[in-house]
Amino acid sequence: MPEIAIHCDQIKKTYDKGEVIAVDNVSFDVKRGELFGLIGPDGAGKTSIFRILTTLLLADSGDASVDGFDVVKDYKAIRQRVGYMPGKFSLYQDLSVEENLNFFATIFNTSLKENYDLIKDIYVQIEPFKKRRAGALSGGMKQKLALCCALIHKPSVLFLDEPTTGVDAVSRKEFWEMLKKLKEQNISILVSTPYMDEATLCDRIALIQEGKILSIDTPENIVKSYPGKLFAIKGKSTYQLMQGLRQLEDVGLSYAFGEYIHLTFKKDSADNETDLRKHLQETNIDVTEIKEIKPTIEDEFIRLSLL
Ligand SMILES: Nc1ncnc2c1ncn2[C@@H]1O[C@H](COP(=O)(O)OP(=O)(O)OP(=O)(O)O)[C@@H](O)[C@H]1O
Repeated sequence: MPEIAIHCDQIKKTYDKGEVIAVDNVSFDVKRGELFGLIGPDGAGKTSIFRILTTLLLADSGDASVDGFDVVKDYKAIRQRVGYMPGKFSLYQDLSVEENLNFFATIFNTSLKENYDLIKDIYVQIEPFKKRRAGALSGGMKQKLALCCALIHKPSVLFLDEPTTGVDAVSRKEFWEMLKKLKEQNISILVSTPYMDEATLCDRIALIQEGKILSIDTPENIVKSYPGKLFAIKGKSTYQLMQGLRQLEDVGLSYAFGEYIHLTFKKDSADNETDLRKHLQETNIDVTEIKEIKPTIEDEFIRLSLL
């Protein structure tokens, strides 16, 4: 099998007669056995990319291949070798757990028994509910069943579109542990998520916004590429604090981040923090905390999207 599992070269997709640019000349490669994340907010173009790569949607332009097979010319070969877990509606809600699995197995001319080894770690967790309708399962259980269905024919490449959206924190954690195990079996995985904390669990990630890739690298390198110092500031009134900070000439970026405001300076200096405290005191703004912090992937995402 080729060393590159997924190849995407200048893919463009528009809707509404070209008015909506959903995917804007996107290029990236996923290596064999890699866990690659597409990280971006709703509407960034993630689902369109998944649908193009799984041969369910035609791109306007560009080339893409999966396991060396062209997404247009070789669509049949691709459908045989990929597993796809779409964001919504991948299960038949009126069929039981067992029936869903048997259905997906039959489509691919296989059986639950034949590929039991690959899914057993995941399946044993839902097996006690095998007679229950999929529609009556919890979010985490549905997600596990959908993953089993996507794996039932032993795919070499797995596409998971926002698999953890709407799933509780414990199930999310378990899910990522399952992905690590699948990776060990040399399955290449493209996963999308709007959750920045999940990005750190991937081997490499592409940050995507409005159809464009902002950056591709390992999560560590993405964080390292954040230039300069970053401060987190908390005050009694975030609104008042933001207003005050925006009056400061040397401030580079400032944005709300949870209960803090994250802030950079146009020029870093040893006096940044002292000057900032002085300014806030002079303007009578109540500050409870100022600290220098390490940037996260989300900080780098915000920085790149504001460039
Ligand atoms: N069939 C369609 N017709 C018109 N516009 C569409 C269609 N499908 C998607 N879009 C638009 O294309 C853009 C990208 O959508 P896409 O679903 O690919 O992004 P996404 O990152 O997966 O977001 P979401 O998680 O909301 O699905 C959005 O602006 C969306 O509204």
